Amino acid sequence: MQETTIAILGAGAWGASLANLAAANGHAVRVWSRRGPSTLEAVLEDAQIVVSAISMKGVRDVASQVQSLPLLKETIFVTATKGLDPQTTSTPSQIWQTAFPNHPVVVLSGPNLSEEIQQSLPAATVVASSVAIAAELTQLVFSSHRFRVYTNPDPVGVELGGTLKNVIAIAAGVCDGLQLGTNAKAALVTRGLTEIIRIGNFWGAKTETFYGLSGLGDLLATCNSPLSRNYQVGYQMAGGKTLTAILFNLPGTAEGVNTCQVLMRLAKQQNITMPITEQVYRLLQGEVTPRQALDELMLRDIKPEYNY
Ligand SMILES: NC(=O)c1ccc[n+]([C@@H]2O[C@H](COP(=O)([O-])OP(=O)(O)OC[C@H]3O[C@@H](n4cnc5c(N)ncnc54)[C@H](O)[C@@H]3O)[C@@H](O)[C@H]2O)c1
Ligand SMILES: O=P(O)(O)OC[C@H](O)CO
Repeated sequence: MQETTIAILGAGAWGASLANLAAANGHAVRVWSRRGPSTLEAVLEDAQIVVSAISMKGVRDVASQVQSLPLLKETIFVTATKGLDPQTTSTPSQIWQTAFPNHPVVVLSGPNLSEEIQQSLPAATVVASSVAIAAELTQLVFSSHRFRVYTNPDPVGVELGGTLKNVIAIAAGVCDGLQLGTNAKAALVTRGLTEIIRIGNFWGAKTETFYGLSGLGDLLATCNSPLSRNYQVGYQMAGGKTLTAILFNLPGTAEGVNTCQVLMRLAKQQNITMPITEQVYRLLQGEVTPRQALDELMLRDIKPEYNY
């Protein structure tokens, strides 16, 4: 394909990996970070694609900075952040779409542990948008022999899969940290997926999307890898460390900590049952120990697996 000019916002682990993938495909890539040498204006100049790989806490502010700068009429926004806005419960793509109503927004999400991608190990991901041609262009830009990119027409489902699994990944870290075994982990991940689908459907996401790469795929990657920062939060809490100490030493962002708070608030408001998320929330708040959280989950009222 033709060379595309790409601005990557955020030079953390994921922004750097996405920049490398696009540059390896021969595209002109410029990277902006709040402490980097280039101005936002210079990085955005003539960009056909703007990729946001900023932690959730910075998305709203950066989107509003970009609003005041010149852009091409046809610029596509690609969001790769996996989080929820604490004030509004908006997803990152909703923030970008509200800020840029006349530009297509694409969600990029999948089982993509950046350290593996930096080692050139093979991986797959999903690009989703209500504007099919924008997703297809993004697919072309990032696809390679080591990064297989699928399109999907359910952006909210793709985005929520990547976001909500972070809370279950914290629980999976606790499960492994307490050495609860493979049966427990399988039960946790499967019931976690049920919980994700329950609240995801409330958001308007399609159930099938959660069985794909950006849902189950990312859940499996994150719940099974010590490379996941969210998994590390749970694992180290099971080992007796405090959340503050863990976050202080963690390389990069564990979005699940904030996502869990937002989710719990929404689940309570909407009366949606999310038992695993609730126990992760109580653990992060210091209201229960990892063992107490486990007991609470195991001793819930018995019930059918599904309400058909
Ligand atoms: N690392 C991964 O494996 C991976 C993979 C897929 C998705 N993600 C998601 O991508 C996002 C970024 O993750 P990461 O691993 O690169 O995190 P990181 O902590 O390594 O980098 C975060 C980036 O966001 C920037 N940032 C943070 N707050 C900001 C603010 N207020 N204003 C401007 N910039 C700000 C930081 O400067 C940094 O460039 C997260 O939402 C994460 O869930 C990460
Ligand atoms: O390190 P984590 O827990 O943010 O996970 C990174 C990616 O989301 C995995 O797909």
